Amino acid sequence: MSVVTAPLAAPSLSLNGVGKRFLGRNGTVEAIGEVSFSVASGEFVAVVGPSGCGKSTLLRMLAGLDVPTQGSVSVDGTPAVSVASPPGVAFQRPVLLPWRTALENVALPSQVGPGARGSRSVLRDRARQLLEEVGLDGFENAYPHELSGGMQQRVALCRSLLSNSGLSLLDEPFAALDALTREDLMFVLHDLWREHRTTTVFVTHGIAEAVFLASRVVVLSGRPSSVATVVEVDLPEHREPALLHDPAFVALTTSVRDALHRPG
Ligand SMILES: Nc1ncnc2c1ncn2[C@@H]1O[C@H](COP(=O)(O)OP(=O)(O)OP(=O)(O)O)[C@@H](O)[C@H]1O
Repeated sequence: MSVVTAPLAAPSLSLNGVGKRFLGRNGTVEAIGEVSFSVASGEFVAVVGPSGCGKSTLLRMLAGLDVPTQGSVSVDGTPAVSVASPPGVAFQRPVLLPWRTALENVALPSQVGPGARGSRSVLRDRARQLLEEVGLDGFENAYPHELSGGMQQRVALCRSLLSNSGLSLLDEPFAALDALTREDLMFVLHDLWREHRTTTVFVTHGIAEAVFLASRVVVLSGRPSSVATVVEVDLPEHREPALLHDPAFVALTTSVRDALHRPG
């Protein structure tokens, strides 16, 4: 009998002198000038930057879906394009299969493709457990159209955790949600990260969200982007909602905001 393999150890990430140019119909777009930073195993790093500075492109390169025109992107020392185990990903829109239930949507990517790992029943048990962790017990058999936008995004977050790669790449997963649901899911994501300790790169336009969730916030400059600054989030690892009003938290959000608005 095949059994589900334990999740892989959370990998470390490294971007060294990464640049990216696109050849479009209107000429060359230099999206990323030169970006270097690393993410430790199990760390949660947020990336913020002006629109069009290449944040999604960086995530695509970390996922091995695109390659840099200069520099290197590696996962545990291996070029990201050569990594066998696909990362967990979540995007602005939850992208669920409408003909599959919440449970099937969470479990499916782990049952097919190069990341397929373990028996169907064990994967479904794990999917069920994750849905419970995000407060969706009782909705396992609901179809996406029967769930609110926030509930669908919870399903997408669970699915990204079941990839077993130990790596979560999240591209503005809360962007399409209302402010209250967004804040609620921020707490959910923090709890999930504390429980599972996946190495996480979280792209967002939300400064408070970035500071609340991350141990470091990488601030990118405008296109062609480089790292404007890295804000170390020197706050207790366990973040509680009350932290949002803490002067130390507010000071950190000001540092990120100032770096974003600094010219150059
Ligand atoms: N496949 C592509 N072909 C041509 N240009 C592209 C391609 N993908 C991205 N770009 C360009 O690269 C730049 C960076 O795009 P990207 O989507 O990575 O930015 P972003 O920081 O995620 O933006 P936003 O915050 O608005 O989502 C943009 O100027 C975009 O037009």
